[in-house]
Amino acid sequence: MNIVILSRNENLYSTRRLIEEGENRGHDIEVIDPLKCDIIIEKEKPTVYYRDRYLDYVDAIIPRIGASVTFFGCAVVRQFEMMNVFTTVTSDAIIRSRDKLRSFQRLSKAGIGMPKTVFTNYSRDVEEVLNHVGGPPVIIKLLEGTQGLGVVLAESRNAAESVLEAFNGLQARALVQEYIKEAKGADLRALIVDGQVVGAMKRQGREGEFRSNLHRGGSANYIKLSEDELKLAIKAARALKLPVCGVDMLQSSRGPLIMEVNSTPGLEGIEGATHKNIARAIITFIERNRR
Ligand SMILES: Nc1ncnc2c1ncn2[C@@H]1O[C@H](COP(=O)(O)OP(=O)(O)OP(=O)(O)O)[C@@H](O)[C@H]1O
Ligand SMILES: [Mg+2]
Ligand SMILES: [Mg+2]
Repeated sequence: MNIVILSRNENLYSTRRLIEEGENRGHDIEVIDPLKCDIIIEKEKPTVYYRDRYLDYVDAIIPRIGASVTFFGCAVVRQFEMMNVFTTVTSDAIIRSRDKLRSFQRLSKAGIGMPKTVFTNYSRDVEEVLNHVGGPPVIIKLLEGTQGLGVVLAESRNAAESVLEAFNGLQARALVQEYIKEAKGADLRALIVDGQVVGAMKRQGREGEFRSNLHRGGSANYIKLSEDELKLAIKAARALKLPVCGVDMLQSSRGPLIMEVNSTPGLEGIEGATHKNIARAIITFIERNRR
């Protein structure tokens, strides 16, 4: 099969692993920077032009679209969809998952447990907003943050008010969320491939840090998920129509809660913590669907 990895950087661990496992299984793997593609649209002949050729021979794509290039990257993914090329995640699902508000709205409709969340345009009393999520401390997060940047723990009403004011002044939209203290700065990441959990890890934030992100200095360890955690992760991936994704959960006193679902999960942390071959699972998922 001709498999294209849509990625801006072929030296990233995740990209390198997908190349390696794809080639091990006898496929031709190409890494293509979506920003260097031209999308050519005309009646019944959608195509993608890259450097000096048309990408009309591609059987499947693996989008690894960074948050900063969502718009153009997803336009390229959509174009491949128009060409009937199999994709591990659809452009619609990527766009939906990038917006935390949109994702939470869908997840709540699907009956999935989550920290209670409020979205406001700040025209109302902050006191009232905070009361909706049980009062301070609260988490305030930007709708499109990543790597833990743009996530703030506001310990008091005053702190929450100033953070909301600051975000508002920058015209940045944010969610106010119940702080799950019992999680103790840790979260669970379940890696989903083909709708099933293929590996899981527990990430613990460094001392004094409420964010467990590895980019913020957190550490990761293998964990065996409980039955409830497994079910919740699978259900969340299904609700967001993401057959390949990373589902993040918080362990709360009322059971596991979904924190977010990432459509371009990194493979380094999870393969390191679980010693599982996740890249190969993604390749064989493509093989099963392309046939
Ligand atoms: N409601 C909450 N209660 C407790 N801790 C939280 C809550 N929300 C987020 N956190 C902590 O903050 C971290 C960052 O939050 P979140 O994952 O929402 O942000 P992100 O910027 O999207 O990160 P990512 O790089 O994983 O996409 C989480 O990993 C978790 O440890
Ligand atoms: Mg995120
Ligand atoms: Mg996260």
